Amino acid sequence: MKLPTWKRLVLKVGSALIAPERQGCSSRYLLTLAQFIVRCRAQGTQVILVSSGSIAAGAHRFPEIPPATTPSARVALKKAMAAAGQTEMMAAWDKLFDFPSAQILLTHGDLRDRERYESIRETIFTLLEHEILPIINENDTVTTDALKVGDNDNLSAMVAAAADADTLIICSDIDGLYDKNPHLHADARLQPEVKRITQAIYDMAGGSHSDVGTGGMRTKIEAAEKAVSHGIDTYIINGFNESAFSALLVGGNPGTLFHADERPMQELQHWMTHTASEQGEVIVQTVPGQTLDEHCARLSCNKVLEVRGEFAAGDTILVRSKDGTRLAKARANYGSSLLIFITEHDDPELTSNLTDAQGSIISEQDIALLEHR
Ligand SMILES: Nc1ncnc2c1ncn2[C@@H]1O[C@H](COP(=O)(O)OP(=O)(O)O)[C@@H](O)[C@H]1O
Ligand SMILES: N[C@@H](CCC(=O)OP(=O)(O)O)C(=O)O
Repeated sequence: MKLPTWKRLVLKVGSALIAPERQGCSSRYLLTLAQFIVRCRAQGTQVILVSSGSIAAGAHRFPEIPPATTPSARVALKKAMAAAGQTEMMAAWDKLFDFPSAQILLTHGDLRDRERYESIRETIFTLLEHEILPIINENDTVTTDALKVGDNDNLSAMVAAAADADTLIICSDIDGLYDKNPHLHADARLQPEVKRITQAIYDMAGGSHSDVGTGGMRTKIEAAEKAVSHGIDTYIINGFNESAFSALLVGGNPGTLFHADERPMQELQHWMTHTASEQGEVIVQTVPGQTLDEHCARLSCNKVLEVRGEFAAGDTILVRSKDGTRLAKARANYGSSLLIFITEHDDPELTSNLTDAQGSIISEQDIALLEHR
């Protein structure tokens, strides 16, 4: 077995490893995780830590929730737990390292905005250059349903892509992906390797059985799909198991390895596909015999059948065909009001003048074609 040649690694640690008893942070598993990080750095790998656990770590600061509490009061309480637990968690990590660490709290609202995304990238790169360990979590206290990623598996993949990492390790409470949920099926078999993420792989994955985990295996597959399409090898391993970390350090695979795509997406295309979310949709007329990229690149105003939602020039939009197929995500060169005006007036002269002045609805370099599983 060869020693790993990781240059930049994102390590995602779940809540159960931070606060296993929900009685504040415990060093029980953190010690092994910290040692792993130290060893990776010693062998020249840059490490970024995505640490869940603020809610689990902060829970003990709050009295029992009365049964009659409303859903919105429960959400408010969780946010307060996250605020209290985050500092506790950062302090627990900090105690284990003799090098500096830095906290980055993110929401999907930050990651899907191209300007903020680039600013996050710069910050991560600068911290790494200065050998400071970035510790990232979702900013749970400010998120709303519309703004949040919602689970740190997907967040870790978005971070790995933003940081141009080559490896993502997701530490779970189970050895890896099984062909069915092992908590429900005694005959479930561990899948050591996944070369391509297909619907059959998604069909294996179920939800979480614990009250501290978020998303179960499904969000881990989603994360792996995001990561491998950016050329990032992704492991799911058992974070409770010390030997899993020793195996990784000598080039072994103690869990499930999702192999990086051999032809990964370009950075902007990946961001558009997997991180940016669409602000609206245009339904377009497809031309038989034209390939998708030819079609999207030459998308002129007279091909638009319908405009849905409100978006401005520069926003990400979804391009769909009349039969509902998701063709592409793209950066719009026109805002929705102007597009609606054009489609409603069906004036060929106006359309051609606008296309001459402003170009096609989307530019060739700003299109991410969507694959269909
Ligand atoms: N096919 C599967 N293989 C492995 N675990 C699965 C599968 N389907 C569902 N699960 C569940 O996913 C859990 C892991 O995810 P989760 O509970 O979110 O914890 P964490 O994020 O801490 O890893 C497993 O303990 C198991 O209950
Ligand atoms: N941001 C949340 C964790 C969300 C989450 O995905 O949790 P987990 O499934 O334990 O990785 C927190 O810090 O409590």
